[in-house]
Amino acid sequence: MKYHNNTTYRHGDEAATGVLITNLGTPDAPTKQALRPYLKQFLWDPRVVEPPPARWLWWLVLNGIILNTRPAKSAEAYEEVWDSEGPGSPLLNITVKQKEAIEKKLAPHFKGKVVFDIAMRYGNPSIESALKKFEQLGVQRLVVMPLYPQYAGATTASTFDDVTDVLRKWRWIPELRFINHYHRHPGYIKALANSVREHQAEHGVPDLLVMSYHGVPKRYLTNGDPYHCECQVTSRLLAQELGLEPHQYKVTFQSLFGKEEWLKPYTDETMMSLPGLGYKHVQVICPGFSADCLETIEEIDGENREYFEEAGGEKFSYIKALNYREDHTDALTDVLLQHTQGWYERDGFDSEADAAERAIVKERARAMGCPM
Ligand SMILES: C=CC1=C(C)c2cc3[nH]c(cc4nc(cc5[nH]c(cc1n2)c(C)c5CCC(=O)O)C(CCC(=O)O)=C4C)c(C)c3C=C
Ligand SMILES: [Fe+2]
Ligand SMILES: [Fe+2]
Repeated sequence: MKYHNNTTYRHGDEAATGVLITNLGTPDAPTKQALRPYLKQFLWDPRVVEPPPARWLWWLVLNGIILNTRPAKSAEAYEEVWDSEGPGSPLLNITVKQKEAIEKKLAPHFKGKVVFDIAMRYGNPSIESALKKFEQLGVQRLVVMPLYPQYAGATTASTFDDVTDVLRKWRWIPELRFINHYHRHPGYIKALANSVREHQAEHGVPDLLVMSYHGVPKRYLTNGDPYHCECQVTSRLLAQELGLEPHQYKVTFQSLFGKEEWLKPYTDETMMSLPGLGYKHVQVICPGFSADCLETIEEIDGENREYFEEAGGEKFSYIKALNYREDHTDALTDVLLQHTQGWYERDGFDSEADAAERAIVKERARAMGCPM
């Protein structure tokens, strides 16, 4: 392999810290044409679809069936949630705002140079393009924060794969810190609880609070993925913070894909059954989604609302994702502060003595005939 040279580096450059905030990704437009490459990249990721029994079989199903039917259906759903502002994808628009808020709060803690960017695991802006920019800005310390509160191989580890696939081709890799999860961070739990209280001040207290998380195949849990457990932990802490008894809330899993069994209970089946069990007023919160997106706006507030109402439910409301709420970006900033310890307040770091050292290094490199 030919390692990638850093052509913008100059001996004696000040080292920068890079903060990369990522999320899942989104198509470039709500069209069949844009959905196809996005879904292809997403569903061909072996972290997302761990195919039984063979990868070539999944290739045939994906390219022969799914990519010929799903893009049109998904495009219709995206069309419903697409914003008129910014790039249009709610997930991307919100991620940009989250980054701006975090940058404002975190940057003042750093004595040296610190740069911020966002990237999406699938589609654009890609992780590779963000890392390239960071390289040109002299990033030698990198913290990656996927905005998934709960760790899952399909999301968190997939992001790790992409980041390290890019970095492993670099000659000079940055010092890397990777945030695996923050599912029990007190600030995150408090922000969730605040959002519930504020919602209930306006919409009343329901018979049941449903906490719906994106599902994964049950097989991933039995193979050792901690996602299910972390969803349970977040839910229990949120219930505790709100003072809820076990009969006042329920944890469910949404967004099934494919034919095998996924984590249960399913959100849609739950919604269809609740009115018959006497729950006429429900509220749904999706603590695993740090930003509102197709899966919350269309699937929960749209589809699942319908299931509940058609089954005889009387009052349904969706409690928005934490998005760029102040208490949320405070919590995320705190998570980043914990993970960048030693990087922002180091004595003598990037100081005058350090600058003098760098000048000497530069002179020695020049003497060796290095043009950089
Ligand atoms: C928050 C955690 C998520 C997990 C865990 C997750 C697992 C997972 N997802 C799919 C398949 C699809 N997911 C899709 C959309 C989507 N998924 C997440 C988050 C998680 N997925 C988000 C935030 C979004 C929305 C993106 C947006 O632009 O708004 C889609 C695409 C939409 C569609 O066609 O329905 C698919 C497909 C699998 C198979 C999986 C675990 C194995
Ligand atoms: Fe998903
Ligand atoms: Fe969905």
